[in-house]
Amino acid sequence: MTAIQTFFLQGSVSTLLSSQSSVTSCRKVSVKFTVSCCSATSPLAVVNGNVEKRPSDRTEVRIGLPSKGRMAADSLDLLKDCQLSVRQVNPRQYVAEIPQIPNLEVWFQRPKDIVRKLVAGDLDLGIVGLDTVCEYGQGDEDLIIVHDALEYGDCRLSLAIPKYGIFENVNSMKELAEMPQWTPERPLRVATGFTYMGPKFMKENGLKHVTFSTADGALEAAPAMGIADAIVDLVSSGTTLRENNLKEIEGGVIVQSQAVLVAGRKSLMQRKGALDITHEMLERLEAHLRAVGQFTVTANMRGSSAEEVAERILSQTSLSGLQGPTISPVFCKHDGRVTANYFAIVICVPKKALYKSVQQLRAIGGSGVLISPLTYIFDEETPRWRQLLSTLGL
Ligand SMILES: Nc1ncnc2c1ncn2[C@@H]1O[C@H](COP(=O)(O)OP(=O)(O)OP(=O)(O)O)[C@@H](O)[C@H]1O
Ligand SMILES: O=P(O)(O)OC[C@H]1O[C@H](OP(=O)(O)OP(=O)(O)O)[C@H](O)[C@@H]1O
Ligand SMILES: [Mg+2]
Repeated sequence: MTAIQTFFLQGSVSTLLSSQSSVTSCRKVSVKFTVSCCSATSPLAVVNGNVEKRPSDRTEVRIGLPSKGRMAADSLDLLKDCQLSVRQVNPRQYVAEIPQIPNLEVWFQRPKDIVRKLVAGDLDLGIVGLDTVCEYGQGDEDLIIVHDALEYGDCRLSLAIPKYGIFENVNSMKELAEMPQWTPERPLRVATGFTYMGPKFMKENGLKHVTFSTADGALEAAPAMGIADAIVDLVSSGTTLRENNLKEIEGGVIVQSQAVLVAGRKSLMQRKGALDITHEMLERLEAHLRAVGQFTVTANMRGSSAEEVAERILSQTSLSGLQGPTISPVFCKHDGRVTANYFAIVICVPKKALYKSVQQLRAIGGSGVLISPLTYIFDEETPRWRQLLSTLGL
């Protein structure tokens, strides 16, 4: 059963403390619950993870990977593509290893617990959706996004309202905020699983009379059931919203999300080996993800010299490659003489521009065009690594 629990009382959004996050401009917002729940100030507070928020004495570095949900398999696949296969002795075990990185422990956890444990210092690194970092990290300055675009889990956290009834002509957050219907007696009722980001967003958008309720799934049904006026939930293709007669509105996207590699600042600064492991993972991820979008193209081209062939290639916009073409002479024996009338060229082209590149190659005399996938592109140093060092003040 999915019980909708009212947790947020009308007008009780209060800003407790602000902290500029390295991730988004999340600010801490207190959430008042009418159902029993842990609270940081309660003497009986239930905490998830390391109570004292200090690095423990362990010598292993730990990374958290999603144990369930759609991110779980994709995260393992990505690591495998980076030659970092996770070896799990037993699928019921929560701990595993990556043989290529001996001092790294892999812990399978629910995405929200990965973020909580990073904050608590029980994990050092994690892979989760940015939405989960924002929701459960709550603007914690110690959470650092090491890689912000792992290229799966694309979705957005959005506010959606019905297409019908009083919302028919409401198409922006401004119009929603200006609706005369919302009063202290009859506030806008929002259903969401995002009990931190939802209230924060509504407050930032000037919506004063709002109440929130929460549920574990199928939020899109709440408006039709008469339980809520609007929802704040993840949207990817938009199919679920459409099927439920709901629409997104201008200004209603709260976070654009995809899978990210996130780390705890204290871990990176204080735990032996954590920064080196992060560097290696970042390099492998960058090298793989850069390569995924590219093909290697080789072709033969008739010409009088390598320079003359290069001039022809560089005159075409889709053929410049990563750093320009590699050109090598193809030697043939003619009438007892060794000559080079043909040149082999090698370039990298973005997958999107592949056909255009082939057309341009042919147009300048290219033949025998071979296309192969690229596995890795290692650059001199990744910009994300420099960015990380600067975020850490190193
Ligand atoms: N429809 C979607 N398409 C793409 N990515 C999504 C979608 N829904 C969620 N995500 C991303 O995947 C992450 C995990 O979502 P998912 O629903 O698979 O797992 P979960 O939230 O752990 O499971 P559950 O919804 O059963 O509690 C989300 O935090 C978000 O970043
Ligand atoms: O825009 P769409 O492509 O339709 O995807 C959006 C849906 O995906 C997620 O649900 P999920 O599939 O995780 O089910 P859940 O509600 O059980 O979490 C999310 O909560 C939306 O309901
Ligand atoms: Mg889900």
